[in-house]
Amino acid sequence: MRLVLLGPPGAGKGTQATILSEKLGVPHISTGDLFRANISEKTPLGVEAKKYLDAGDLVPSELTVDMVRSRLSEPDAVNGFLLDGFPRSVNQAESLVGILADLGAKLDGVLSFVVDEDVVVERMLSRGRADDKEDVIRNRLNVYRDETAPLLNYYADAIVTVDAIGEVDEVSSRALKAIEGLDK
Ligand SMILES: Nc1ncnc2c1ncn2[C@@H]1O[C@H](COP(=O)(O)OP(=O)(O)O)[C@@H](O)[C@H]1O
Repeated sequence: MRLVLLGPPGAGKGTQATILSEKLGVPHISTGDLFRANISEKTPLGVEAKKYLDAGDLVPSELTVDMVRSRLSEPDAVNGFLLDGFPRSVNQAESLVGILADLGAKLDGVLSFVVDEDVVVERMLSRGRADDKEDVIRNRLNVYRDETAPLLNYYADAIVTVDAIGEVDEVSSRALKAIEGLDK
């Protein structure tokens, strides 16, 4: 199962991806987590990416696309993956087409987590990650609207929506139902 997870920052994609990854037996690949791991290990990529994460801006695509390409080429991703945080723009979606073509793989679908802006701001403020400060959150929401939301159209034919408001396990059973629907 090869899925892209879409949704605004704070929609709970990461939480859901962890659960779905276990149920489906495919790795959860989060570009945010990959960047944060590089930042805490102070790799050259991490040093470069840090300023963008701190500001809530997108890391330049050259860096992001190469990181995703190499992660998707690892053996554990051969039979599937849940891609969380990538693509985040139409350009990145086009890069993903190339990456998957090179790997001889095809997406099975796109899961779109739907949630109000009020709810996501509240969730991010209570999460308290380094980039969960009010002005940075506001910027991430603007970046989402301008760069990422157009993917809802780009992927229109492949999208299934999941209502992401509610308890964690309510949302994950909705997500699993949506994924079952993709098989048919
Ligand atoms: N595909 C991407 N392209 C560029 N930057 C990215 C990408 N994915 C993650 N980032 C960077 O990492 C930050 C955190 O991403 P993420 O952990 O997915 O946040 P959230 O959980 O709020 O959606 C983003 O604000 C951005 O700076």
